[in-house]
Amino acid sequence: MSKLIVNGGNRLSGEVSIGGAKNSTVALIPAAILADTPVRFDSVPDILDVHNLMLILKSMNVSSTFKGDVLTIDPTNIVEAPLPSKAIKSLRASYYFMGALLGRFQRAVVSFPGGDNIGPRPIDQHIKAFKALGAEVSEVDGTVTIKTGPKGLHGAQIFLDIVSVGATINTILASVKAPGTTVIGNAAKEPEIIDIATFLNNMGANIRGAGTDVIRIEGVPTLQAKNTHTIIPDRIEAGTYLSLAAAIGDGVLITNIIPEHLESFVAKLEEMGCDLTVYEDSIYVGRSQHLKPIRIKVMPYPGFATDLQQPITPLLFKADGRSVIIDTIYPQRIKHISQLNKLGGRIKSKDTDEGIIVVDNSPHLKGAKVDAGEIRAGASLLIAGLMADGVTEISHAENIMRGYGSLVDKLTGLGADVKLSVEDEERV
Ligand SMILES: CC(=O)N[C@H]1[C@@H](OP(=O)(O)OP(=O)(O)OC[C@H]2O[C@@H](n3ccc(=O)[nH]c3=O)[C@H](O)[C@@H]2O)O[C@H](CO)[C@@H](O)[C@@H]1O
Ligand SMILES: C=C(OP(=O)(O)O)C(=O)O
Repeated sequence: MSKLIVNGGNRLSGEVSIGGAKNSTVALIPAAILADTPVRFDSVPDILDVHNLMLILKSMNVSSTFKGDVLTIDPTNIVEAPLPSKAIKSLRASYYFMGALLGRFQRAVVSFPGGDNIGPRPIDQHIKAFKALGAEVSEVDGTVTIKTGPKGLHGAQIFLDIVSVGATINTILASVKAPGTTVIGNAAKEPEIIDIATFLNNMGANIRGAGTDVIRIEGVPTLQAKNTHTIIPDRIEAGTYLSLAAAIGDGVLITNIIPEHLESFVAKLEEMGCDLTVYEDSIYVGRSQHLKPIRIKVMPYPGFATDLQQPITPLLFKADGRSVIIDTIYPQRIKHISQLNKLGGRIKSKDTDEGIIVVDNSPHLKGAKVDAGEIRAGASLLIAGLMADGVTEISHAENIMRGYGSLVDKLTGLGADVKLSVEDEERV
């Protein structure tokens, strides 16, 4: 277990650069096994999920090296092998090996994925898509077995019942090499989906419409990497630093941002009265004063991201009145609430069916021992700990490290007093 020790109270200033998007990276790595050549990514974040995905690749005789922010993967000697269930369970995105292995070998055996404990996370839409593409799917004791007949997979029309990032990407991975045309209706529109499609198209795939709710895929027989793929910046990491800068900053420039990916988030900060200057690929956050309470409704992209509903909470503590958050995607994403209460945060869950969270002005935060139940709950505790007087000890910090690269260095660079104590070196 890792612990973050935060000595709160310092005002932060300076510049911080955002890394590559976790939710792109964790799909691009499994997607790499579809290639018939080595592949190379840059702007790769140094996060725990990447190291666990590399362990999974190794179990299939796929070599990978990660130096600086460059990750190279050589899938040319890939073999089918049992995947390490501890690593698979350490992250959500291991489900992308279902689609990627199906695309590569026409079959896959993968344990049920792990990832953040944020309420029920079924994969019925992924399975529905695999079946439509011609696969048989069975699940026994948490292991999903996906098989195809002698003809393998074929293109199909799939209409997703729910807008799902994972099901959209998994369908792309499974169908990108399947003969015929696949059409995904009610597809998710997240920028990370465009990033995956760009990577695959640059290797010869034929995917059109990524970023809209209808994606058309013509299967191609081979995928070959010809250049390095640069991963898009992480809009969730960016949003987290925006919230932190608005809450305790005295002038912070956040660089390597695509502001268009953060429109719904920036709009809410502006509605609160935060002092923001949006440039082409960076955002400056001045010292904020007299913040107004807001109402947030979490929605699929381009709506307000569920992954940012917790990181914005500490900033809402500074607003002059009651703010309300409704998380329509994960109504039970409330692991932060009891922990923020320990720090003196006035926040409560009003209805876990509707996902209603109420946040009141909380001017006196005080350090305490808290637990990061999941990645974004942890991010909210970290920001609140930086705002609080005294020392905050955040246990299970490895959940935060799943998605925030060079965290301690970035915060220290802004003037924060934060230390990481790692009690167990194991990756998973
Ligand atoms: C690795 C990754 O990219 N993770 C992101 C991805 O997770 P993930 O891809 O798991 O989330 P989805 O977009 O699939 O989930 C959206 C909603 O659909 C439901 N659902 C999903 C699939 C399915 O087969 N059946 C079903 O009912 C989920 O329970 C949830 O309520 O999108 C989430 C929603 O933006 C983000 O919080 C996660 O950070
Ligand atoms: C929920 C998240 O991640 P994952 O889907 O990887 O668990 C997240 O990044 O906020």
